[in-house]
Amino acid sequence: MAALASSIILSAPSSLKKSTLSSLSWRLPLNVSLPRHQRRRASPVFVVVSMDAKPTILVAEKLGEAGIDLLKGFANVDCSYNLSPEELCTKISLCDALIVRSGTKVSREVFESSAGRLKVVGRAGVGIDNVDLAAATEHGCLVVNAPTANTVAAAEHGIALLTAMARNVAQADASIKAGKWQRNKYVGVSLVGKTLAVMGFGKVGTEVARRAKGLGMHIIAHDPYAPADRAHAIGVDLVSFDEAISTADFISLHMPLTPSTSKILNDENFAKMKKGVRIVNVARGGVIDEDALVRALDAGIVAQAALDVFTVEPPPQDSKLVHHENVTVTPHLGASTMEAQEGVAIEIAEAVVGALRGELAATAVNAPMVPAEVLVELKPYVTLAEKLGRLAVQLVAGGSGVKLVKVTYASARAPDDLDTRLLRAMVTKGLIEPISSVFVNLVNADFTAKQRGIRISEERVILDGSPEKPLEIIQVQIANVESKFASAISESGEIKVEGRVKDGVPHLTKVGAFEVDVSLEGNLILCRQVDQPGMIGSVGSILGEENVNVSFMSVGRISPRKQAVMAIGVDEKPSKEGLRRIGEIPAVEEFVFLAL
Ligand SMILES: NC(=O)C1=CN([C@@H]2O[C@H](COP(=O)(O)OP(=O)(O)OC[C@H]3O[C@@H](n4cnc5c(N)ncnc54)[C@H](O)[C@@H]3O)[C@@H](O)[C@H]2O)C=CC1
Ligand SMILES: O=C(O)C(=O)COP(=O)(O)O
Repeated sequence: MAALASSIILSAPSSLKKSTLSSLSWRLPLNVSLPRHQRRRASPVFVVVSMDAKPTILVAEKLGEAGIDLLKGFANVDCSYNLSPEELCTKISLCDALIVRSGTKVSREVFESSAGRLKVVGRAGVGIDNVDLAAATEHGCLVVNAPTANTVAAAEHGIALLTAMARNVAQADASIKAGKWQRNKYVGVSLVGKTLAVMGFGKVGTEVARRAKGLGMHIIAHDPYAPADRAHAIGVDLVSFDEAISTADFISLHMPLTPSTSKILNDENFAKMKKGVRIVNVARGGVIDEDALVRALDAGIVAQAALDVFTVEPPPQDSKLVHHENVTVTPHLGASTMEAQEGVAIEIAEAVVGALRGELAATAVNAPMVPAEVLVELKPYVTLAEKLGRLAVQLVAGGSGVKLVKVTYASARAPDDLDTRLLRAMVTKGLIEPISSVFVNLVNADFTAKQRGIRISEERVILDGSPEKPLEIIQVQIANVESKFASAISESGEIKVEGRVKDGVPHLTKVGAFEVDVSLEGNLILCRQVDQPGMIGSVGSILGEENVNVSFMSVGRISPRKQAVMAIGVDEKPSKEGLRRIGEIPAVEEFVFLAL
C-alpha cells in the first residue's frame, strides 16, 4: 500500500440542480480596447510559443524606438524594412512574430510560407485590412493591433485636412511658391454653422466630432453599430446613411475598410449628396470609388476632397484624383505624429510580447479578448475544460469518428455573465490534440473543429444559489460513438465526463453514470470492477511494485457489492506488464489508461 500515498475519497453524488436550461448565445468578439492597466495583466494560460529558445520578431516597417527596445528585451529582433512580398515570404519561416504598419500586405502566402512558425502578427496601428485575417485564423496565428494610441493623431489630421481644404491652404501654398499671389482665386468657405457628417462614429470619428463642435459646426453621424446615447452625450445625432450624406456640407470618413464599406461612396451615393459637398478621408482609400469621386469632382457635385488614404498606396504617379486641382492629399500621415508613433510602438510591442509569452491579448483581432480579471477567475476552469476534452476523446473506441460534442456548463451566473468562448476553445483543443498533429489554440479552435467535421454545441444549466464561482460543473459528452471503457457511456448513450474545480484544482467528478473524484493532474487509470474488499489494495500494490506514484484515488459505485469505478491519478505511466497485471485481477471488468 506504499504507493497509495494520497487521499482516498469515496465521492458523494453531485446532482445538478436544474432550474433553467438555456442554450448559450455567443457574444461576438468586441473590438474594444481595455484600459492599459488591464491590458498588461492577462494570465499565462494560453501558451503560443515554446519558450525553449528566444523567439524571433520581424519588424517589417518603421517602429518607434521605445517599442523596439521593449521587443529586444525579450526576443531577437530583425528590423527589415521595404521587403518585397517574396522576401517577406522567405524570411517569415524563421520568425515567431511579425510587426507591420499599413504598408505591408500580410497575405495568405505569408502564413503558408511560415509553415506554422508564425504565431503572432502585430499591427502597429488600427486598420487590419492589410492582414488576411481568415488565413491567420486558419493557421492559428493571433493578430493583435494597437487600437488606441493613434486615435487623437488621426482625428487631428482629419481636422487639419478639413480646415486646410476649406481655406485652400495647400493649393495657395503651392501657388505662392510658384511665384504667384492669387488672393481672389483662393477664397475659401467657412466651417461655422455648417453640417459635418461623421461616417463611422468610433474612436477617431468621436474625436473628430468633438473637435469640429469646437469649430462651431453642427455634427451628425452615421454608424450602424454605435450606441445612440454615446453620440447624444456629446451632442451628436445618429442618422441614417442617406440622411447623413444628403444633408451634409462636409463628410468625414472614419469607418474601417470591410466588404460592406468598400466603395461605399460611389456614383449612386455621390448623386444623393448636396451639390458642393466637401469630403475628408483619413480612414481607408478603398471606402471611396476613386473613379466615381473624380467624376463627382468634375461634375461639381463634390466641390473639394482632402485625402490621406488611397485604394493603392502610393497611388499611381498619374492618378487623376491626386492631381485634381480641388483635391488636397497627404501620404497616409494620419498616425504620423511623434507622440502617436511612440505610443503605438509601445502598445504593439507589449501586445506581441504578451502574446508570445502566452498571455491572452486584450487587443486580439481574431480571438476573444478576455479581460485579465475574467481570465484569473476562469483559469482553473480553462484547464478543466481542456482536460475533460482530452479525457473524453481518449475514451472513444478506435474507428468511431467524433462528430457530435456537447459541452454543458452548470453555473449560478446569468448567461450574460459568463463568457464561455475560452472554455469551448479549450475543450476543442483537448478533443483534437490527442488525436492529431494539429496545434489548436484559441484562435483556430472553432475553425479546426469545423474543418474536422466536429460539431460542438453548448448548453447552459442555471443553478440556484449565489454566483460566487463562475462555474460549478463542466460536462463533456460525445454522441454516436463506442467507448473503449464501456462504463463511460451514460444512460442516454453518450460518452460522458464531468468535472469541477475544488480549491483551485480541476477534478474529474463523473464518468458515465459513476461518481468519482480525482484531481486531474498527471495521468489517470479508470477501472471498473466488482465492488468487493481488497480491490484498492490489489491495484495499489501492483502500482507500488511498478514504482508508480498514486496522486489521488476515488471509487464510485452504483450500490454496495455491485459494480464500482475506481479512478486513480498516477504521476507515471505503468509499464505494459503492470497494466496487464491490473487487467488480470479477477474482479476487474475493464480498465483504461488515459494521459492527461
Ligand atoms: N489615416 C491614418 O493614418 C489612420 C487611419 N485610421 C483608420 O480610421 C478608421 C477608424 O479608426 P478607429 O476610429 O480607431 O476605429 P473604430 O473601430 O474605433 O471605429 C470604426 C467605427 O466604424 C463603424 N462602422 C463600421 N461599419 C460601418 C459602416 N458601414 N458605416 C458607418 N460606420 C461603420 C464601427 O461601428 C466603428 O464605430 C479605420 O479605418 C482606421 O484604419 C486610424 C488611425 C490612423
Ligand atoms: O492605424 C491605422 O489604421 C493607420 O492607418 C495608420 O497607418 P500607419 O501605421 O501609419 O501605416
